[in-house]
Amino acid sequence: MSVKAPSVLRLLHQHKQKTSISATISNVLSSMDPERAKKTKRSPRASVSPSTSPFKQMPRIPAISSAAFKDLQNHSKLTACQLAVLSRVALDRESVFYTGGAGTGKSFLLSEIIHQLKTSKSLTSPECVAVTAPTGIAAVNVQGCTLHSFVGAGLFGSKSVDAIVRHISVKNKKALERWRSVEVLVIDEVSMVSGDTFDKLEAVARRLRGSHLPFGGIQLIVTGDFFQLPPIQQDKQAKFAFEAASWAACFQRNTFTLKEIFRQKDEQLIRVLNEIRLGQASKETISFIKSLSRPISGAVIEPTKLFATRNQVHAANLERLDNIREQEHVYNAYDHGIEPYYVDKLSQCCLAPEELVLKPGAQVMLLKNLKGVKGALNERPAEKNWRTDNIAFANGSIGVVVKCLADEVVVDFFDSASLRPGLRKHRVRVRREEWSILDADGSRLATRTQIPLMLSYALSIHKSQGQSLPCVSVDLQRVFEMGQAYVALSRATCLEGLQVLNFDASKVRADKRAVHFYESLL
Ligand SMILES: Nc1ncnc2c1ncn2[C@@H]1O[C@H](COP(=O)(O)OP(=O)(O)OP(=O)(O)O)[C@@H](O)[C@H]1O
Repeated sequence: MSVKAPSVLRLLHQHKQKTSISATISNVLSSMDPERAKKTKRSPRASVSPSTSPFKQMPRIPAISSAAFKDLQNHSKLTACQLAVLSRVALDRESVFYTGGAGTGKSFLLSEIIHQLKTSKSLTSPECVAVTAPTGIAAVNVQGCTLHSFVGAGLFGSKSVDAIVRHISVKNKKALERWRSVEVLVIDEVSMVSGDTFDKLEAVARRLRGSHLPFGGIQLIVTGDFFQLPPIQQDKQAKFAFEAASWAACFQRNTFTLKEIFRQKDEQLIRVLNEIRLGQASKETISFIKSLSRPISGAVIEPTKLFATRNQVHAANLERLDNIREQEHVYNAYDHGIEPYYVDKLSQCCLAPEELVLKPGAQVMLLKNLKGVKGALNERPAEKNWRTDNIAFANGSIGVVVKCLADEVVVDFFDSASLRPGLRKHRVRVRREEWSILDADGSRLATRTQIPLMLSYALSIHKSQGQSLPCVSVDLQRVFEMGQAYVALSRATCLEGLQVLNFDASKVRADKRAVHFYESLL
C-alpha cells in the first residue's frame, strides 16, 4: 500500500474544507453537550468563555516525512493495515479510532505511533502528546497516566460538564494549561471508557479550548476492542464509548479494523477465539473447548492459572510456593510518592508486588522488557562468565528462579513460547526496575522499585489483559462480566499450552451493542 504525504497546499485546502464542515459539526456537537442542550438556544460561539480567544484549528503538519514513512514501510514489521493507521495519524494528522481482536497488534502499533509522535519535530514538544488509559494498570502498561489524572478534576464521573470546566478553570491551572496545549490525546483500552465519559470529555475540551471543533481540535488516537472488558461503571447498562453522541463526529471516516492475528498461529484456535469474541460459540466449538479440560502434557513449565477473582489468585500462588522445599527470600518494594494516596493507587495497579516472596525453583514471570541484560547464552553457564550480551526478554517471559541474592535474582528464562523439553534457557541476573504513576505532565506521583518478577502460577483475568501466555490454565467458574472469558482464553499463544476448566456455553457472552457496532464497520 503506498501512502503519499499531503503537501502543505493540500493540507491548507483540507483545512478550509474542515473549517466549513466544522461549522456544521460544531452545531451538532453543541446540541450534544449535556449542559448546553438544556440552555436556551444560543449561537455556539456565545457559549465560549469570553476570557479565552476562540481556538483556531491550525492545519496539522505531518509528524514524519514521507521518506521516513517509506523507510518504515520497507523496514518495520508493521503490516499494510497497521501502516495505513500510522499514515492517517502521522502523515494526515487526523483523529483515528482503530480496533481489532485480541493479539492483532493494537498495542504494538500504539507504541510505534507514540514513538513517532513523541520524537516528531513537527509537534511543539513530546509533552503535547498525552498518553492515557482508563485504569491504572492499563496506564502503567502504556507508560501513560489515567484519564482521570489527565482531566484534572478529581473523580469527575458524577460531575456535570459545567462543574468539571469550573473545577479546572478555577482550581487547577496546570490542568487548564495542559488542556489548552495538548496536541494529541491517546486513549488506550477505550472499551472501558463509558459513552457518557467520552461525551463529557469532548464537551470539556471544546469549552476549555474555546473551539467548536470535535474535542476542541485535539487529534485523538483511540484504540481498544469493545469485545474485551466493558466500561468501568456501577451501572450495568453503561453506554459504550461508540454510543457517545460525539463519537461519529470525532472519527468521521477514520475507523480501522486490524484483522491479522499475531498472538496465535493455530488456525483452529484462531477460529474458536473469533467465535467466542462474538459470543457465538457453535456446538463444535463448545465441545472443542470442553475437550481442553485435559491436563497440559509435556510442558517444561507449569501453566499460569487465570482466575476471575484476586483471592483465588493469591491462594493459588501461595499454595504452590509452599510446596517448594527451599529457603524463602523476601524482596520488599521501595515505594515513594508525593502523597500516600498515590502510593496506594500504584500498589493497586502495579503487577510487581509490594512483597515479592521467592524460592529457588519457583516459576516466575518477567514484568518488564529487558534489553542488553547481563546473561549467558549457554544452558548451564559458569556464573563467573557473565557477559553483557544483547539478550532481550519480553515482558511476560516465563522462567525459573535459580538463585536468590541480596538484591537481585538469577533466573533461567526459556527462549521460546513453545513448551517442549530441550528448550534453550538463558540465565539472567534480574535487578530492580521502576514503575511509576505519572500525572498528565509526565511527573511522577508515585514510584515503586522492585525486582521485575512475579510468581507465575496464577494471575487475575483483569491483570492478564494485554499479556501473551504460552502455558495457561483458564478457570471460568467465577467469570461474571461480558468479554471476560474471551480476554482469558485469548491470552494463550498455542493450543497445546491451553487448558480450560469449568467451561459452559453460558460463559460465552458478547454484548449485543458491540456486535451491532462491529457489524456496522463491515
Ligand atoms: N506487525 C507485527 N509483526 C509481528 N508481530 C507483531 C506485529 N504486530 C503485533 N505483533 C506481536 O503480536 C503479539 C500481540 O500483539 P499486541 O499485544 O499488540 O496485540 P493486542 O491487539 O494489543 O492484543 P490485546 O487486545 O490482547 O491486548 C505481540 O507479541 C506483538 O509483538
